[in-house]
Amino acid sequence: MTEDCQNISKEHAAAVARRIDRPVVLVGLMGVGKSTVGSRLAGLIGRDFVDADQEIEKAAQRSIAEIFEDFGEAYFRDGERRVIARLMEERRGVIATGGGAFVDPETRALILENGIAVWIDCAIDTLVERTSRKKTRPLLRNGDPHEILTRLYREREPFYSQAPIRVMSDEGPHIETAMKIVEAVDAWL
Ligand SMILES: Nc1ncnc2c1ncn2[C@@H]1O[C@H](COP(=O)(O)OP(=O)(O)O)[C@@H](O)[C@H]1O
Ligand SMILES: O=C(O)C1=C[C@@H](OP(=O)(O)O)[C@@H](O)[C@H](O)C1
Ligand SMILES: [Mg+2]
Repeated sequence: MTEDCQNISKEHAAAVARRIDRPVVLVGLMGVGKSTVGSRLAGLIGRDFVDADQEIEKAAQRSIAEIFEDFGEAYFRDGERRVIARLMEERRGVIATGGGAFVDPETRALILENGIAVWIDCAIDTLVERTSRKKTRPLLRNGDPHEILTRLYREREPFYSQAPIRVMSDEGPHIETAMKIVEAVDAWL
């Protein structure tokens, strides 16, 4: 009997997965769900999952907040560029980037050329609520999160919109967004 994962069967997800020949790379603002939806997505398509921010933290032996505090944002962005280049080179299954990564021209070009870029998009109010749960994001520490996220959305939308796939991640469980990504990738391939 087919075990359904809500509206996607395991067979369907597996069939889509067989056609995915490049890393699926999740981009979008802080709080859209790149890290948490990314791991569900990897489970759904039977690929490994890696979070670029965690890899940066491992390499630096420091949290993202500490890297920003001790060395500044430019240093973090250098590390981020190198780490994502390595993850792309390793052809990892599903890669969650940090929200600023796709703004970098080198990183963006690399992802667009060698990966399947998926922009996860979401209403600002939802992002404000989600990002308030953890105080780990240095860019949201100094100022009003709603204003900061609104500004970042305006600044970064021209870059995120270069991803060939856009999926909304509003209300509903993580797995629902993960399934929407499988469907969108299936339609795009
Ligand atoms: N589709 C979703 N439904 C419900 N909660 C979500 C969803 N996506 C993300 N969240 C929650 O929002 C917060 C931020 O998610 P996270 O994956 O860390 O986002 P990102 O990596 O894009 O910054 C987490 O608490 C996560 O559980
Ligand atoms: O948007 C950004 O510039 C950042 C997003 C964060 O990742 P998430 O998008 O996973 O929160 C993290 O990389 C860092 O705090 C900077
Ligand atoms: Mg994340």
